[in-house]
Amino acid sequence: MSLRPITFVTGNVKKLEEVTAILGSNTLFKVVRQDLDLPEYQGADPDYIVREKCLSAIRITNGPTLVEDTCLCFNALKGLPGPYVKWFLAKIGPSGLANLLSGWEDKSAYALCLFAYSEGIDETIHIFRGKTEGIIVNPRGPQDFGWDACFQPNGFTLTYAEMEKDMKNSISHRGKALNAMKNYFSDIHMKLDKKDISL
Ligand SMILES: O=c1nc[nH]c2c1ncn2[C@H]1C[C@H](O)[C@@H](COP(=O)(O)OP(=O)(O)OP(=O)(O)O)O1
Ligand SMILES: [Mg+2]
Repeated sequence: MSLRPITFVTGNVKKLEEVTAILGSNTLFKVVRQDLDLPEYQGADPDYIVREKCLSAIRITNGPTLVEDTCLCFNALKGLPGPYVKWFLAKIGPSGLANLLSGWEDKSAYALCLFAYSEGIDETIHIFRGKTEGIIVNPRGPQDFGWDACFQPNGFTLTYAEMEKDMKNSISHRGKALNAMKNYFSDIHMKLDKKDISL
């Protein structure tokens, strides 16, 4: 069965590295990247943001399209910075993010990842979610990917940045969301196999 390519639209090379590593050589679909800076939609609802992101990507790709949006939410701040973490990070970096919680005892946080996939304009948008809980710490480890250095997932003494990549991917918000997506595609393939037709 030949694999239909899905265009993953992202301006973030590090995301792409993880998506490629997590999906590995799966036989369900092939992801190709389009490097585009999509608009950063605003609002408290991550579903709304990723849907809008998907719609604006599809207008450009005109075919099966995947986008992803990631939030980092602090419980003490009622979920902020959430989808705005990109701008916080750009201005104050991982150490600034940790400092935001200096006045709070509650350092708990969660990383939330939403992928949105659609076959094309006017087709259903499917959303796949992954969430990993943890705490915000003073940065430890390489600072080459976003806020990895200040997020320590629950059950670990290492930050995302200090972990081996495989370890992060096996427990991360992104890994969980992509597992949900793999399950969706493997269900579709099973149904298609039964009907003896191929994509
Ligand atoms: O696993 C991660 N570990 C650490 N940092 C991360 C992770 N995943 C996203 N990030 C950063 C990138 C950006 O500063 C913000 C999310 O914003 P977000 O709009 O989803 O990403 P982006 O603009 O870099 O790429 P895109 O073109 O796919 O929208 O958190
Ligand atoms: Mg973005």
